[in-house]
Amino acid sequence: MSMSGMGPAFRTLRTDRSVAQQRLDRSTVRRVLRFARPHRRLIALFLVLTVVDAGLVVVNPLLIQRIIDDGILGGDPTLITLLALAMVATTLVSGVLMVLMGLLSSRIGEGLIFDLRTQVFAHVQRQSLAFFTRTQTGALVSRLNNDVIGAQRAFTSTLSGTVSNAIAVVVVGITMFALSWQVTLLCLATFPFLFLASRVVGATLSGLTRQQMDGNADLGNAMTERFNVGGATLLKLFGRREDEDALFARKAANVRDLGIRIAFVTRLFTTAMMTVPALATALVYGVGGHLALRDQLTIGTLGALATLLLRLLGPLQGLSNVRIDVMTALVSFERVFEVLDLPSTIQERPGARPLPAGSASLEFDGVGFTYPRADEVSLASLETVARTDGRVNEQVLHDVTFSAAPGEMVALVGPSGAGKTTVTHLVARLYDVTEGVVRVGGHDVRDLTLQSLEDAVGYVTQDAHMFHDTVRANLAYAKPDAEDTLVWAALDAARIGDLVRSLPDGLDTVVGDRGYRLSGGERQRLAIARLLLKAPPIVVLDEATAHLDSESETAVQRALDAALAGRTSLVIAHRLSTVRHADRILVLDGGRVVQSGTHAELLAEGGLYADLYRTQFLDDTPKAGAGV
Ligand SMILES: Nc1ncnc2c1ncn2[C@@H]1O[C@H](COP(=O)(O)OP(=O)(O)OP(=O)(O)O)[C@@H](O)[C@H]1O
Repeated sequence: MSMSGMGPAFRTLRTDRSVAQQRLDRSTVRRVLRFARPHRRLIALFLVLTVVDAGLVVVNPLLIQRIIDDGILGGDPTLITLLALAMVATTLVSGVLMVLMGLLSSRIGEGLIFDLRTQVFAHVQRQSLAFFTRTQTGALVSRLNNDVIGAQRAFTSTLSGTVSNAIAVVVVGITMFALSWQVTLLCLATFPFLFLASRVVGATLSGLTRQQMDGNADLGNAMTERFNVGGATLLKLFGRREDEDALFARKAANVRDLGIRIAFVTRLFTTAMMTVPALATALVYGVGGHLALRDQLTIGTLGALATLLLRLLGPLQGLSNVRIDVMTALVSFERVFEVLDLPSTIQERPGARPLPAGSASLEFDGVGFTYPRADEVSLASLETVARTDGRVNEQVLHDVTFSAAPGEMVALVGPSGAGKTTVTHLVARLYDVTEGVVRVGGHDVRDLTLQSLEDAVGYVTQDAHMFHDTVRANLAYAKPDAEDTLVWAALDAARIGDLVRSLPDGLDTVVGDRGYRLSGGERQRLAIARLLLKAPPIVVLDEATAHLDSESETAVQRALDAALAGRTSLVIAHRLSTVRHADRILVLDGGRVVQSGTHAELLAEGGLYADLYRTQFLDDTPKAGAGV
């Protein structure tokens, strides 16, 4: 091979050292061991079998020695048969051990995958909403899949590799030494080169592997983002196919190049691994042959030495790979731990109390809010640009104060970007206030258990999400034990019962992104039905801005009336009928409450509300009228 062809790999050896030489700290190792603890019985059994198996390695070569020296050269046919049968027995026992060890190692490995996966899933689920607004779904899914499996694979191969190989090397080494120390020393002298090579290659490969994992996650992300309905639509509407092709090709090329570099380094290494032992074999026969000629070695011993040397190869190769395996495993474990270590910004206080059941008031008291910085809620490596910025966001809400007694409706109005959605996010602690207090039922929401708060507050957003599942399953998400009669009652109250009845599969119709295409109004009514099943004392609602035909408008309005009846509600209002019915209207501008009062009071007062009324609500009159 020409030097130019080897260029990239040698550059790799130099440039990636900095990445690869990042020491993997002991605490990671200790943590990995903690993960292994629940499986310690299986691991112990596995290790015992490994020791026995490793010990068996030298039996057959020693039997060969006896067959040649005592059986063939000693002219004893019975001994030859007996020793050959003993060899068969050893091989069979070793085979059974292999099967058992394979079974055990898969049980340990799969158990470990299960533990890691379920822990990461549970942890990620409990992250704040802010985490999900920053994180790339693809990158996260890749952590749950690839890294967890990488960690497991390397863990089990390391476990079996290190222990059985180390024992085999020691047992075979000692036996060879006992047979002929001269030949053994000569052979061993060639091996340090292998360890040196594995050190360098191990470090290089771990750096490259890490980069490749990131590259693969990046590819996955690009696809997840573009191959969902929203992304694909955008791509088509803007005619960006060529640019997208180029962007994807760039990312794929990065993965390709890394793959080539990894394959090249690995191949260099395996070639070295094959060459050195072949040289050692030549030494055994060369030097051993001369010793045999001088009667310092029997022919049987020479045969045994040559066989033992071959038995040394596998374990030695394995031991050199152990470093790579361990590095890969630890990198994977580190990446998984990184996610597990990310604290959720929304946590339940120790001693948090459940909110008593029944109707509840809602109160904002001097609330100020700034969206958390990226580095507070996310991991750089899970974002597209692998760098979270530490920039402080601007304060979005300033001194927001209002209250809604049980059963009252507060309407939020204001220009786009005024902070209406942000206010609604603070009710059920999707985010925590940075100043002031939000109270539900008179309690600071941060003093309540998360479960009771989530049970008490129901949300209906404009783009109400449905899982790709049946209507029944989507509704049961609010109340898992709901019987069909209850589900139908909710659907009817939300004015969507007739539509569901008309579907061929009724409650079993699959909805969601890839299911039956619901219109915006239908989706919102289904979400209202889900809310009715949940029956929370507080409702937070973002009215649809999309103009619905008057029939749907009436249906949605009736559904909303049902949803809001007797409940404390906070509504981002887009309809005249809503603001007219509201007990209080808050006019937000630039994150501040600039006006508050009833519709009549605010109209009389003039100012921003009167402007909004003219521009936003007045042209809505005929349709809103239909809903009142
Ligand atoms: N996750 C976020 N991180 C940082 N800033 C945000 C985030 N979400 C919203 N903002 C900012 O907060 C401000 C208020 O946004 P919000 O969505 O509450 O306004 P809105 O009144 O609901 O607007 P619209 O009527 O257009 O929905 C905006 O300036 C917006 O850029």
